[in-house]
Amino acid sequence: MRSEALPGGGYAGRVKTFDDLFAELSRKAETRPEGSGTVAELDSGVHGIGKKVVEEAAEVWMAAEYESKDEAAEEISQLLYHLQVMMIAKGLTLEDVYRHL
Ligand SMILES: N=c1c2ncn([C@@H]3O[C@H](COP(=O)(O)OP(=O)(O)OP(=O)(O)O)[C@@H](O)[C@H]3O)c2ncn1[C@@H]1O[C@H](COP(=O)(O)O)[C@@H](O)[C@H]1O
Repeated sequence: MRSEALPGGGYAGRVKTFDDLFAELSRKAETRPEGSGTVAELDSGVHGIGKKVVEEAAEVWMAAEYESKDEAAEEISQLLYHLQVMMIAKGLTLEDVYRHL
């Protein structure tokens, strides 16, 4: 979820949304392009992905306690990424999750 932040707030170009990222990661899982971190993480299995989720969740907590809002936002974006990788590994769709919200 990277896009260029502008000085007065806002972003250059269209911001990638949660749904955009999920579509991108789903394509990567299907086409398995070389050098994709997502493919490597999927290959580590639910156990490996679970460790990344827990690690990133702790980083979110620490950033929220001790770092800037922007650093906390970055850690949150990384946690969302790893959660999406877990969803794909488990064959879950966005709708499967959204219906619990
Ligand atoms: N949004 C993300 C994203 N967020 C987090 N991460 C990965 O999650 C890890 C978190 O970074 P940290 O610095 O916290 O962890 P680290 O301990 O330094 O990293 P590791 O040594 O564990 O790899 C890194 O490995 C990042 O590469 C992400 N990897 C990919 N994306 C996006 O996913 C899409 C597909 O990426 P690829 O599959 O790599 O092409 C692209 O749009 C990317 O921008």
